Parts: sequence; C-alpha cells; structure tokens
Amino acid sequence: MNPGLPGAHGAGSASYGLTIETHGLTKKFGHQVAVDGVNLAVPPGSVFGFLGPNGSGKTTTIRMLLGLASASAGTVDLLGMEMPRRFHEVLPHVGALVEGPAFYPFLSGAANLHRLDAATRHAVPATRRARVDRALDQVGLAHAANKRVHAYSLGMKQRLGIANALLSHRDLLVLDEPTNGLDPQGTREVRHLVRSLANNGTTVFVSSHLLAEVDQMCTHAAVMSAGKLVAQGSLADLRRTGSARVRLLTPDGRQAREVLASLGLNSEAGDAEPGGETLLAALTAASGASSARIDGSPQAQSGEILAEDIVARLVAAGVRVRGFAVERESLEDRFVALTGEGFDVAQ
Ligand SMILES: Nc1ncnc2c1ncn2[C@@H]1O[C@H](COP(=O)(O)OP(=O)(O)OP(=O)(O)O)[C@@H](O)[C@H]1O
Repeated sequence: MNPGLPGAHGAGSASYGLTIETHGLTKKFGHQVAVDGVNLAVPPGSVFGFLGPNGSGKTTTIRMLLGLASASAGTVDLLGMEMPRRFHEVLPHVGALVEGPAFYPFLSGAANLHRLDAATRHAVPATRRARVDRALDQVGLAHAANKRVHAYSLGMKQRLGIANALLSHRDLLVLDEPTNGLDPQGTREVRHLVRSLANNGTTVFVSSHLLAEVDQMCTHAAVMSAGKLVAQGSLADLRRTGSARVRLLTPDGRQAREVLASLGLNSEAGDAEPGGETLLAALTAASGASSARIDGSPQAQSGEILAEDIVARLVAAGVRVRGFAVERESLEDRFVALTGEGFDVAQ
C-alpha cells in the first residue's frame, strides 16, 4: 500500500500498544522546569484532550512529541517508534497543527494546499489533486475550495490548517489549541470536526485550556499543572475517581447520624432547613470501618457504600427521611482540586 494515498494505512497500525508514550519527559529552560517528568499514555483510536491552564507546559510537550524541540530528559515513542531518532519514518503518519501554517491570502484554499503538499517530501504528486479535494471535503471546505483565503473566516482558516494536516492518511493528528481565537460558530465547527476525524481510526491528540471543550470532544484526557501531569485516563474513569457524598434532610438527626456512623460514614451538619436537619456524608467509608458494611450487600466498585443501602438502613432504623440526594464531584471540581487552579470552563 502506498502511504501517500488517502485511506492507506501507515506505520503498522496494529504493531504498537500506545500511539503516544512518554517516560520522564522533561524540558528545562535555564533553571525553569517547563515540563517535569511527564509519562503520557495515549491509546490508539482515542480523542485525547491535553488539558491545562496557560503556561502549564502543553505546547512545550507537544513540540517535544513532534521533534520540534529537544527534550532535556526522558523518552518519546510515537506509533511505537522512538522520537526523534526515527523522525523520518514517523513523520509521514503524523499530521500536526501547531501555531498554524502560513497561508497565502491571495491564493485559494485549494491552491494553498497544493503548494504545501508540493513542499512535502513524501507526498505523491500523482495523487495530489484527489488528496487535496478529499481533505477539503473532510473539513467541510469543498464549497470554498476556490475562494481566496483572505475571504475565509478564522474558523475556515483553522479548518484549512487541519485539512493540510490531513493531506495524507494519518495515524495520529496533533492539534495545539485548535479553537483558540475562534468565534462560537468557528469553535463549534472545529470541535465537530475533531470528533469526526476519530471516526476514521485516526488518534487525535488535542490541547486545550477549556475543560468544557475537552469534555465535549474527547474520550480521554490528561491534565497538566505547572509542568507536571497530575491525572490521565478515560473521561469516564476520571469522573469515577471523583468523590461523592449524600445529602440527607431529616427531622431525626441524632438517629440518622448513628445509622451513618454504623456504616462507617462520617457526617457533618449542613445548612439548617425548615423541617429538619441537613446531614452531609462522603459515600466512602472511613478507613477501618469496613466491618460496618451491610451483610450480603455489595459495595460499589470504588469502595463507596451504595445509596440504596443507606436508605434501607435509615428506614429500618425508623429515621424519617424528607430529602435524600447523591452529589457527585463534577469533572470541573475534580480538575480544580487537582491543579489548584481555576479552569476556563466557558464556551
Ligand atoms: N523558548 C522558551 N524559552 C523560555 N521559556 C519558555 C519557552 N517556551 C516556553 N517557556 C516557558 O515554559 C512554560 C510552559 O509554556 P508552554 O507554552 O508550554 O505552556 P502552555 O501550557 O502551552 O501554555 P499556553 O496555553 O499559554 O501556550 C511557560 O512558563 C513558558 O513561559
């Protein structure tokens, strides 16, 4: 198969376990450690959000992944091949949008892609027209192919940049903040595009400082804070590791506290409400309290006491329950707790 053809599969698609794998990846600028011992594990087929506040080291990490900057320490493997040693083998299978390509404003979108492809060492000239047309179609710019780029909106220019990264079939796409500076419409277009790219089997690694964006686009995420990787995994796993608590409203506060204590749950008083006392209790039993589990009833996998078991115990003890709710930490609460910083959650 010819790797220059659209649809052709590259670097031994099934011959590696992780699409991106780093160990101890570190970058120092003088005394400043911008990236500090990062171990990334990006599974094939994922849309992997690389999340972190401004200045947390995302772009520096991406530059090292792509061989655009040298690492001070650590290793990088892309598609199972060591970087930058196997740079020339890896590169044809990886598309990237980092700091955006420069387009000629007086040329059409299609003409710009023809020029950029012609400057690419591995690109096959005979298939260029078909590949340009296909890439423009993939990013929804077929109708504007012959329009000059100066008449493109920012969102269209950004999609043209992604089209450039898609001129050949890619096993991996790396996009650095692809929605930065876009208006809400352009942002929606690019997010939609990122999600659809993964449907073709391409692994997409996309950085963002917007939690909501990662939440909407991605299957997996890693969180950077001050140069360090503080969490990574599937979004489902990251959500699950967040803590949960019950909020109970009852006129029988004393007995309720005893029941919760018998399950190993420490409770604290919430706001007083008309008609009773509010109690708040983490769903995870305090250590050493496992003997308090209800016989024969399963605990949730995370070690949490099941809400239905708590209700059953309360009812059995004659505690009158006016209100009962399980409150789970949101992804946002979790990430703020991890990084100690606020995230932009807008958009
Ligand atoms: N060439 C450089 N020389 C010196 N310091 C640098 C250089 N490049 C980045 N840094 C510093 O490294 C740290 C991480 O920067 P980086 O651009 O990787 O963060 P980021 O998470 O991508 O942030 P942003 O979203 O603002 O680009 C910052 O403190 C930055 O000032």
